[in-house]
Amino acid sequence: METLVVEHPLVAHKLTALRDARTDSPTFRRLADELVTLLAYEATRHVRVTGVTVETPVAKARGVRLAQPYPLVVPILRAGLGMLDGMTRLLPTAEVGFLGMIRNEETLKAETYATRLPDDLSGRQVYVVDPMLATGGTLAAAIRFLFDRGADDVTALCLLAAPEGIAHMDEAFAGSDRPIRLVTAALDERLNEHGYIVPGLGDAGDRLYGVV
Ligand SMILES: O=P(O)(O)OC[C@H]1O[C@H](OP(=O)(O)OP(=O)(O)O)[C@H](O)[C@@H]1O
Ligand SMILES: O=c1cc[nH]c(=O)[nH]1
Ligand SMILES: [Mg+2]
Repeated sequence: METLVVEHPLVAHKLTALRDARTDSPTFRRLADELVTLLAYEATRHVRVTGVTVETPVAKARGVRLAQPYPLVVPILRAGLGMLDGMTRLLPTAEVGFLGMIRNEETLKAETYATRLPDDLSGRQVYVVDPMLATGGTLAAAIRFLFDRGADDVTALCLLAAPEGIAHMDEAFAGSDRPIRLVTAALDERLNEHGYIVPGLGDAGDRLYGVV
């Protein structure tokens, strides 16, 4: 997996506020939304475009527009929903599919409880959004699901990633000829004994939407 850690003072500033345990849910949601917009700029660097000509008031100009089929954005519920609006703001013509996954907090294995995606993803570029890449079990299962439906190019946007999760992804997709990219605001130190990212930001879903 090709990993890009976005080094930018504004990203670092917003991420620090996001990590702060005193940050309340409304502020956490706003910061997550703002961070996605900044990450999306980098994450869409490979988005497919096609050449077009437009008439300016002065002359013809060569330019590009997004190629069809348009990209598919897939938030991993629940926490990934906190990143959806920021992503579609930048890619308003993208389609949106949904994957509901929850990590069993005893076994740390991901379980899928909802899927609402196009059946055929052949030739589609997909942007998966989920704030946390911890053990990597959730993201690996999500990408396997997308590959099984034919997706041929997947970029994941995560606010935070752990080295263990990146290693898991590299092992799970070793030898895959389909590109997988990760764009993240930070690569943290490690996971703790409960599978939480250290220093991390705690439980992203709970901080966005409250404890359920
Ligand atoms: O890399 P992993 O070890 O698989 O963990 C990461 C997953 O855990 C969190 O979701 P969670 O399972 O808490 O569900 P939620 O979004 O409903 O809170 C997070 O949003 C990721 O989906
Ligand atoms: O640190 C972590 C790990 C998994 N899921 C979270 O929400 N936070
Ligand atoms: Mg959670």
